[in-house]
Amino acid sequence: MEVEVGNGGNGEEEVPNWGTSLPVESVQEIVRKDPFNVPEKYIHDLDCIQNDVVLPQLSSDIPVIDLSLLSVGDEVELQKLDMACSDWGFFQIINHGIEGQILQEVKDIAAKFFELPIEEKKKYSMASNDVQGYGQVYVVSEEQKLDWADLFILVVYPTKFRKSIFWPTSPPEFIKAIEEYSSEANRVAKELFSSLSILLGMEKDSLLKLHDEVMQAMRINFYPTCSMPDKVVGVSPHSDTSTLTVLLQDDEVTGLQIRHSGGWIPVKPIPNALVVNVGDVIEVLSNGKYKSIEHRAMTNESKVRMSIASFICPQDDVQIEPLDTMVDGAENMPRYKRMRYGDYLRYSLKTKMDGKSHTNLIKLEDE
Ligand SMILES: O=C(O)CCC(=O)C(=O)O
Ligand SMILES: [Fe+2]
Repeated sequence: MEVEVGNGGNGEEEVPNWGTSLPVESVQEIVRKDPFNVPEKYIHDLDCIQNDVVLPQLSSDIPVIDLSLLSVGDEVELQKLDMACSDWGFFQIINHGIEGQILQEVKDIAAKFFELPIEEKKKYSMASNDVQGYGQVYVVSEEQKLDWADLFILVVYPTKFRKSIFWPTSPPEFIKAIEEYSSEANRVAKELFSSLSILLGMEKDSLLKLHDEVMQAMRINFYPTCSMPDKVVGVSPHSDTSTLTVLLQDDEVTGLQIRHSGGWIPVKPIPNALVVNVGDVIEVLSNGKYKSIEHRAMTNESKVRMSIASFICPQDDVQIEPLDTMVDGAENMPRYKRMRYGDYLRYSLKTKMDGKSHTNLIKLEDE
């Protein structure tokens, strides 16, 4: 039975809903029942995946940024960030100051959640009118191809947006681990905001001010093994609707791939590093100088993979548009419209993920 959750899921505040997604079977359950079963709905057109060019030899070219240097205003590192955002839209960060123990605890707790019996996990199932909780997103029709993953999504900040019914009480350390990690991911994102503000020709605190108070959602991706990994996709190609995404990925299993140089480049994990990507909001604010890059996640035959994405976004009522500092006269005309962020986000959540097609909504027509 599907349940609707009204506003005020935590019984206190008015909490917005951001979208809906049709319920789908748990992929983890499909594999548990029969590791060789890959239902038709998950099998993508062969030419869609197999003809893709994968360029593992370029993995080591993905920029690595030292946050401790950025935070003390190191000019060389700042220029590296500029190059990372304009040429790649993706980078890894090291020396971010998050203790290894905090990273390990949040990974362990996420793994423990997915180890729970299906009946336990279903207590946190997404409601029919929201995308928080356990389930899938971007499923808008019965016919569409599905991703080989199960998800668990929580809005973490502002805290008044938390819907307590989706915050598991089991395992017991869940809430503490999520809170500790999320507040650190929030700090890291805000430090990056300062450097990006400067690169975008503004005062250090401008990007943060523009966000009002950042909204932060956490998406735990669980990718079960698949007996036909070259026929399924863990997460379909997409760009993130966020300002920035901070991704904590598995230290050993490679799955994330980014679009670059005409192919897909695997993002090889650097233990304890974080992957950061430019979201659609930065693309709009920078008038296209920095691009939100398409990425996808692939699965494999023998190893489960998990990743934890923290989406750092503006509040619903923030208007996004190219910054004055990024638009000048005839040479650099605005390439994007002005739009309420909440409308942009809801539109993208209503559409099946298909690369960057959702960004057409905010692009000016002659682009
Ligand atoms: O699992 C990954 O590495 C990527 C996940 C992702 O792109 C997302 O959650 O938006
Ligand atoms: Fe993503």
